[in-house]
Amino acid sequence: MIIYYDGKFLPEDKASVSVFDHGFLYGDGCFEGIRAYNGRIFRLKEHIDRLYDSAKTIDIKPPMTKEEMTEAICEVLRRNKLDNAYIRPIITRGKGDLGLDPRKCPKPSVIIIAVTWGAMYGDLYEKGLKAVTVSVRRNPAECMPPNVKSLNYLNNILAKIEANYKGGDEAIFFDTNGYISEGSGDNLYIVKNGEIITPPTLNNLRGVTRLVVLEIAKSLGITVREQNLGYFDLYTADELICSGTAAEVAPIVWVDGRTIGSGKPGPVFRQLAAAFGPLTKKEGYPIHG
Ligand SMILES: Cc1ncc(COP(=O)(O)O)c(CNc2cccc(C(=O)O)c2)c1O
Repeated sequence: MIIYYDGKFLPEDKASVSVFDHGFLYGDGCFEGIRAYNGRIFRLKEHIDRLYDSAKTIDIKPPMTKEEMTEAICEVLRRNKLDNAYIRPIITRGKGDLGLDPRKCPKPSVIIIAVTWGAMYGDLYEKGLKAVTVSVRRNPAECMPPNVKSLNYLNNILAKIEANYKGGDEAIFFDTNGYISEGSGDNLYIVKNGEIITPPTLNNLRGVTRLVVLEIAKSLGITVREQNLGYFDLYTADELICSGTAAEVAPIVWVDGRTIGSGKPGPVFRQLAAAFGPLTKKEGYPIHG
């Protein structure tokens, strides 16, 4: 596997990050998760825009322009001969001493990884996922904005650990106000009486896939509303759906012992999934120009 690291394309066994990199030492950095399908990178601009917004929020000045980042991502895919891939661009604060002061890091680092990654949830797209609500709350915007896709994923990992022990395929976060936030790695939607209702985006990551889901819903004539949601809405939903670049669009049919709707992937999920697949095949930034 060829990795991009600070301007060089290195074999993975040579692509070593310094132990003094603040991305490693403190989680001081940000990243993206992007998919390429059939030689095209899906919603690349949106992902790069969010990566640079995340960097700006934590006061990292990326050492390359968005155009250079775009080309570096394409070159990693070309050198790995990948037309279908999961791509992980990372910007860290860079090397410094052991103090956490960002001023100790003269230059941010950029790493770009690309791997093949198939359907994240395997046969669960047919069977439906089991989700559990977790006790840990999503980090609130006034502490660490969850809109920043930072290298600080311990909040998400704590949720995932709790879900693992509770036998859930995915965790459902609440925020500190008791409203539904999102999954550990995806955005959430309930379907009720034919409408899609999804949390507002102050207390979760503004998913690129979430925007695609809302676009598709609109094109299908399905009403979409943003609304704060709680346990009652979760358990009484006709359908529960989650979305993310890794997860794509997935149905949740069981939460905390409650069967959701019919207990099988519902009609709105099927309509969204049926439209999502073809969309990823026909649009996107061409890897080969
Ligand atoms: C917390 C969170 N919320 C929503 C999403 C979906 O965002 P996009 O639609 O832009 O991809 C994500 C992204 N999902 C994500 C990121 C990193 C790892 C994993 C994993 O499951 O291993 C998942 C995420 O990490």
